[in-house]
Amino acid sequence: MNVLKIAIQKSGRLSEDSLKLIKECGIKLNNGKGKLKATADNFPLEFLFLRDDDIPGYVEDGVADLGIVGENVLVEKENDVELVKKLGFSKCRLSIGVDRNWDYKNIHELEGKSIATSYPKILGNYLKGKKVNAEIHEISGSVEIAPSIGLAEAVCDIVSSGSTLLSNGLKEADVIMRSEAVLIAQNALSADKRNILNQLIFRINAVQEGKQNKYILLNAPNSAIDEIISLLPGMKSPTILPLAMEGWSSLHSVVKEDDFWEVIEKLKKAGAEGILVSSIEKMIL
Ligand SMILES: Nc1ncnc2c1ncn2[C@@H]1O[C@H](COP(=O)(O)OP(=O)(O)OP(=O)(O)O)[C@@H](O)[C@H]1O
Ligand SMILES: O=P(O)(O)OC[C@H]1O[C@H](OP(=O)(O)OP(=O)(O)O)[C@H](O)[C@@H]1O
Ligand SMILES: [Mg+2]
Repeated sequence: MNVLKIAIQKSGRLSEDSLKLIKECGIKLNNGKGKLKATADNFPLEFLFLRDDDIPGYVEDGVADLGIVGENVLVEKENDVELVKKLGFSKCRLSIGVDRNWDYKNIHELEGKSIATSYPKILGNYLKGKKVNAEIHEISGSVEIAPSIGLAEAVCDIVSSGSTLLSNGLKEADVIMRSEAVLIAQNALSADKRNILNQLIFRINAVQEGKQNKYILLNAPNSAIDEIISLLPGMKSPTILPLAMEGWSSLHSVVKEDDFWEVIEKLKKAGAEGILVSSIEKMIL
């Protein structure tokens, strides 16, 4: 029987959420502590735990069929792989950082300057696009220390909260790219493997849709039902059940997480009472 090999970061910023997503997809991992390989009990997946930088290359070569990496690493490595899906976690920016006292206006101020980074290709392409000539100094980690030890005048590195820049006397000056974790696949998957990948994508979609929506139950007088329905389109349309109390109904529906608070206000104004909201584990459209 065919098994898909998926490469996941061994330990770091992607590891925990990658494994959480696998678990939420109902896939149970069998891994002994410290082992760099694991299998799943109930799904044809084998796991390889690797350094994130190696994942796009292994997927291109077919050592792994799938991988989870940051888009920043995927773009930097320039491997020929398929971007299957954005996964919505490990969101960050690849940004220019400069001394916090630098009155930085725009990227042209980097003309003739030196910039330390672990992302020489992304930075090089960006500077080329902006017609800025700067010296790129490639280092593999602790990039934010570079200006304070005289290695470079600016940095280009991952930023999330900004606290690493701040604690090194720097500020975020320009955003070069936005990134999140992505699922990648080898280009030439066999039909059988593609079939397993499609099953995995189906599960990931169900988990992602569930997270993006809330299940909502409310009571309302029948006279308010039409207005409430117009506020709650639901998956097809809301479910309406009569309450034991004459003239009242219970209404069940689904609301987008992003619209949630705004919709609740409008529902209350329209006469809804006893509103209950719960999270959705999986949602299949
Ligand atoms: N502070 C952060 N917040 C959110 N996402 C981040 C953050 N830092 C990094 N990431 C994302 O997670 C990925 C992995 O980051 P991490 O710092 O674990 O990499 P690493 O140190 O290169 O790990 P490895 O040892 O596997 O090479 C990055 O490529 C980026 O996409
Ligand atoms: O803006 P912040 O929230 O401070 O996050 C940014 C930092 O996070 C990452 O490093 P990480 O902490 O993962 O350590 P690493 O450099 O050892 O990978 C990244 O390389 C930045 O240094
Ligand atoms: Mg790495």
